[in-house]
Order: sequence, then structure tokens, then C-alpha cells
Amino acid sequence: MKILEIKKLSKNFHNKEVLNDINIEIESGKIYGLLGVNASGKTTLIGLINNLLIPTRGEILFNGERLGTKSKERIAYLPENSLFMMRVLESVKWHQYFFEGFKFDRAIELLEKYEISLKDRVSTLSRGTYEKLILILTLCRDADIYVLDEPLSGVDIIAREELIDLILDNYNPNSAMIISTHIISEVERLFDHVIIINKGKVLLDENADALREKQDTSIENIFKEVIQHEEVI
Ligand SMILES: Nc1ncnc2c1ncn2[C@@H]1O[C@H](COP(=O)(O)OP(=O)(O)OP(=O)(O)O)[C@@H](O)[C@H]1O
Repeated sequence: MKILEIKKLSKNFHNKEVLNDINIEIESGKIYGLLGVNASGKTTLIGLINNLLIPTRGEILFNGERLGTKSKERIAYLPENSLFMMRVLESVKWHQYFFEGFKFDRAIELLEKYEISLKDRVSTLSRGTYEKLILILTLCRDADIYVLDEPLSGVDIIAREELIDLILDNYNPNSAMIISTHIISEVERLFDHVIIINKGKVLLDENADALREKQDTSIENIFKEVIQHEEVI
């Protein structure tokens, strides 16, 4: 089922065009890989999906309606630095207070499993521990869309596999998930669908299995080929 429609979306910062005529449909029950090199516009697109930025042109519809209170409740996303003033336990309680259906006990259980102290200040956590916290808090929400912006960029290679399993184990199959990343090789087994953006444009928007079969190679290699081809042109 179609849950999010991104229609003719463009975003300029001052006179610089960062996103240019983006058209994407997101369906429930699928995990989307949003792939792009540095500065391709991934975080800007995520900011727009979460109504934190205003489009220059075009629109985004959640369940056929403009973004607003409903989309805020049902799209789970934690912007960077939003918890910095809190201790870990406070950040969990804050989620319980603000988000209906938040799985408080599950969050505490996962924090204990990953040895994240409830007493620590969020601002003092290492980069990787902070990313684990963000992931746990986001996945424990009851939502229709989960948005993870570079969820593994600060996590060591040993913890990455664990966190990929954490995502798979806690993924609600009735929801959609959008994962932006440039660490493709380790994460790509999660993807049902792949969207590649470059210089603010969508270069590819396809089913992941169909792509793998058609091209007989990994999503990482397909990504490299698509970007290199674009650079040559
Ligand atoms: N608030 C802003 N003001 C001006 N330019 C901005 C702003 N936010 C982003 N940009 C520019 O928009 C472009 C896209 O940035 P964005 O953060 O969306 O890319 P990204 O794909 O998430 O990159 P990365 O992988 O490096 O995080 C960059 O050139 C960036 O400098």
C-alpha cells in the first residue's frame, strides 16, 4: 500500500539547488535503501519528509494528506542532537510520554542488552553508542514509516552486524522503513527497494531483488556503476 508520495519535489538553499524534481512513492511492508554519495541530498530529503524543511517546489503526501500532526505521529525519526540535554533514561521516558504505543519495556531491555547505562548523559555517549540509542528509540515507536539517517556510520564493524540484526528483528512488517547510507555492502541485505540519488536527482528507483538478478551483482557494485556512469556523462 502506498503510504508516502513525493511529488515534483525541489529544494533550494539560497540559490543552490539541492533537490531537483524528485518523484518517489514509498509503500508499506518494504525497506528502502536511500543511497547517495556525500552531499547528494539524502539528509535534505529526510528533513523534508519529516516536515522539518519547507519544499521550494512540489509536495509530500502522507496517506494522501499534506504533512502535519498525523505524519509527525506516524513517521518515526529522531533528528541529530535532539536528545543531547537528557540522560538515557529520560530520553526513553520522553518517548513514552510523547509517542503512543512506544514500547518502553522493550527499549529498556534492548538498552541493557547493548550495555547502555540508563544514567549516562546522552551528550557524553560515544558516537557508536549514541547511534545504538537512536536506533533503539526509533524502532520501539509504533509507526507507519521509520526513517534511519546513516544509522551505522559511527558503529564499529563488529557492532554493525548486530545492529543490522536489531533492525531486522524489530522491523514491523506492516510499516515502511527508509535507511539512508553510503555504507552499502553491509546494509544491503536489508533492502527490498533501492533509490539512488545524485546531485539532487533520482538516478535509480527499483526493486532490490530484480536489480540483483538483472545485473547479477551486489547493490554496492550497481551503486558504483550508476554513479560512475553519471560522472562520465
Ligand atoms: N541549511 C543548509 N544551507 C545551505 N546548504 C545546505 C544546507 N543543508 C544542506 N545544504 C547543502 O545541500 C547539499 C546536500 O546536503 P545533504 O546534507 O542533504 O547531503 P547528504 O546526501 O545527506 O550528504 P552526507 O552523506 O555527506 O551526509 C550539500 O551541498 C549541502 O552543503
